[in-house]
Amino acid sequence: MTSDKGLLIVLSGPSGVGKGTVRKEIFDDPATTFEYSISMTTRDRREGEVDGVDYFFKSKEEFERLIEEDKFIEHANYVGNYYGTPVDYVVETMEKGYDVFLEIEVEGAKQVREKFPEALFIFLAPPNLTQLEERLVGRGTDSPEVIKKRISEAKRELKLMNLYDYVVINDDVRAAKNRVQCIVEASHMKRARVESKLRKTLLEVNN
Ligand SMILES: Nc1ncnc2c1ncn2[C@@H]1O[C@H](COP(=O)(O)OP(=O)(O)OP(=O)(O)O)[C@@H](O)[C@H]1O
Ligand SMILES: Nc1nc2c(ncn2[C@@H]2O[C@H](COP(=O)(O)O)[C@@H](O)[C@H]2O)c(=O)[nH]1
Repeated sequence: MTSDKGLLIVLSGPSGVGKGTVRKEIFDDPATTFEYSISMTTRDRREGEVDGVDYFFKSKEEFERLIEEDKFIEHANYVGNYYGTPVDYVVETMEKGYDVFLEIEVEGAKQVREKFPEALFIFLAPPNLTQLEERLVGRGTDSPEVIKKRISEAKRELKLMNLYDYVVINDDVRAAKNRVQCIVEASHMKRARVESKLRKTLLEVNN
């Protein structure tokens, strides 16, 4: 039984849908008890991003060495850069009983599903593709060429949303944050019910 281990929460979805914005809203809420796993990436740092806060920024060589050393739960090459979730932090934090929150793209989420089938998978979807593109353009962090590639990836990723446990539409940041928090809460309750039933069955078997 796993009751004292934390839950792994995966928030995925296309670039620009608002994962980071919703995540920030969740972590700004003093009621939130999850721990955020900071990813590693080889992408260039954007203005205002801080190493060790937004990402751990790595060279391609260093990232590839870490892949060789099996230091990632998952990693993906997304639009020409590596992104990955460091294994040690996630495993140690869950072992301590804390829920760990990952914000990753769809290929990485697929890999997490294989290694942690009991994790909770939430897909954040845009109200429509036009709004997704408007958000990417409005964010002002990517060139028109990169935005084109991200939209093309998004079309592929949106087709996979049915593989997730839940789909949350990010039509409004506060509402999306509340939906994600409710889903996590419900997941904890479900896990507690299952474990209580298992405990009863074990007692019956042992008596
Ligand atoms: N519900 C919303 N309505 C309108 N704009 C939004 C909403 N949610 C997020 N945005 C805006 O959309 C843009 C992209 O959001 P954000 O950077 O959080 O996306 P993301 O999914 O984390 O992207 P990436 O995966 O590339 O990191 C930001 O400018 C953000 O302010
Ligand atoms: N597979 C992983 N994807 C990740 C990780 N960290 C972030 N991401 C996703 O990559 C894209 C692009 O991010 P950006 O910061 O360049 O806009 C986006 O969908 C992120 O969610 C990770 O560790 N693994």
